[in-house]
Amino acid sequence: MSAQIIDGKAFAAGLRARVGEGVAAFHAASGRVPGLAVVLVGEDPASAVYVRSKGKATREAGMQSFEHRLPADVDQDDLLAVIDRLNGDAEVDGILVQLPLPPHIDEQAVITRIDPDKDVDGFHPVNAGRLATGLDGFVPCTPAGCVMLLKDTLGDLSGLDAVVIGRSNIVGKPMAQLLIAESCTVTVAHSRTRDLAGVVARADIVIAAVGRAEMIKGEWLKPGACVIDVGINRTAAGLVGDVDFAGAMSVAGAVTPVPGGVGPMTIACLLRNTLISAHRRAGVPMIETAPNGGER
Ligand SMILES: NC(=O)C1=CN([C@@H]2O[C@H](COP(=O)(O)OP(=O)(O)OC[C@H]3O[C@@H](n4cnc5c(N)ncnc54)[C@H](OP(=O)(O)O)[C@@H]3O)[C@@H](O)[C@H]2O)C=CC1
Ligand SMILES: Nc1nc(=O)c2c([nH]1)NC[C@@H]1CN(c3ccc(C(=O)N[C@@H](CCC(=O)O)C(=O)O)cc3)C=[N+]21
Repeated sequence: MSAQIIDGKAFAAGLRARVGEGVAAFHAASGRVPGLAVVLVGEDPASAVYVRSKGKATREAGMQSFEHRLPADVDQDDLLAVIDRLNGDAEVDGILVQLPLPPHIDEQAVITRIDPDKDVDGFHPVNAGRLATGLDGFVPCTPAGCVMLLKDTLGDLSGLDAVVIGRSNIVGKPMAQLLIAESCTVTVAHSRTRDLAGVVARADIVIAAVGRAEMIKGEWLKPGACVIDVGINRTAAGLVGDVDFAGAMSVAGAVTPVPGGVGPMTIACLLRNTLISAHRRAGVPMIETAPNGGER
């Protein structure tokens, strides 16, 4: 038996095309073009690659891309001043500060400086609170993309047992919130979890967001489980996820590959959040472009 490979790259391409149509409709309704500002501090090559691909995807969707590159030794106050300027810039609908930041910068101080209504990453505590209480806000892109792939693969998620491995503010915690909202029974595992294999064995849905190459083994899985691999690990053998892909393929029902799974969804959801932000800020109602109600 061999699992279905969930084609995140193809789903993301479709979503980006629908966002592009939404951008054209927004322009016709408001006369404005949505804009996304990305702030990159330092020269980390992986971060530079992400920022470049975000800029390209932004322009391909018909939106304006603003890039701000700051030196690795930038003063925190100078970085905060850039954010203040972007908060006040009417052309900017979304602000993303690429993480991680250099160690001398207080990441939380930077995130909380972003206007929550331009926080298209959904990392501001106001947006985390909105998500936790069921209010409209910005949902973090990676977990939002994971839910779209899950719904596209499984349909209704209600009542399913889900395990999220990882409890970070940017992936694990918001992922758990979204699965609760989908009426899953959610377990959150982390580095102190006892018997991770036993926890995973009960799950219909496994979300791996750990950052350890191929640590989730195929033989841990419940046969037929749906496995979403968020991990991005650079190894000598190339880019691999947190899941042992070959092992998972022989037990699971469906698996996301790395690359070509969750990563492209993150970027597509970032563009979608920027389009949502433009509509909210202009007071123009957005025409939902969901193919199956799977986008939220
Ligand atoms: N595809 C995409 O678009 C994106 C991919 N990523 C990738 O996802 C992964 C996770 O990212 P992020 O959440 O930021 O990472 P963090 O390092 O912030 O969090 C990792 C989590 O994994 C847990 N963990 C570590 N070791 C173990 C273990 N042995 N067993 C169980 N849990 C463990 C940690 O537990 P504890 O809290 O106890 O320390 C922590 O909660 C990374 O590979 C990252 O590159 C991230 C963002 C977007
Ligand atoms: N403020 C902020 N917001 C983020 O959303 C954010 C961030 N900081 N810092 C870094 C992480 C990581 N992240 C990814 C985005 C796309 C891919 C992606 O497109 N990956 C491709 C492969 C890319 C490659 O080959 O390297 C894929 O999986 O197919 C991966 C990872 C966003 N992050």
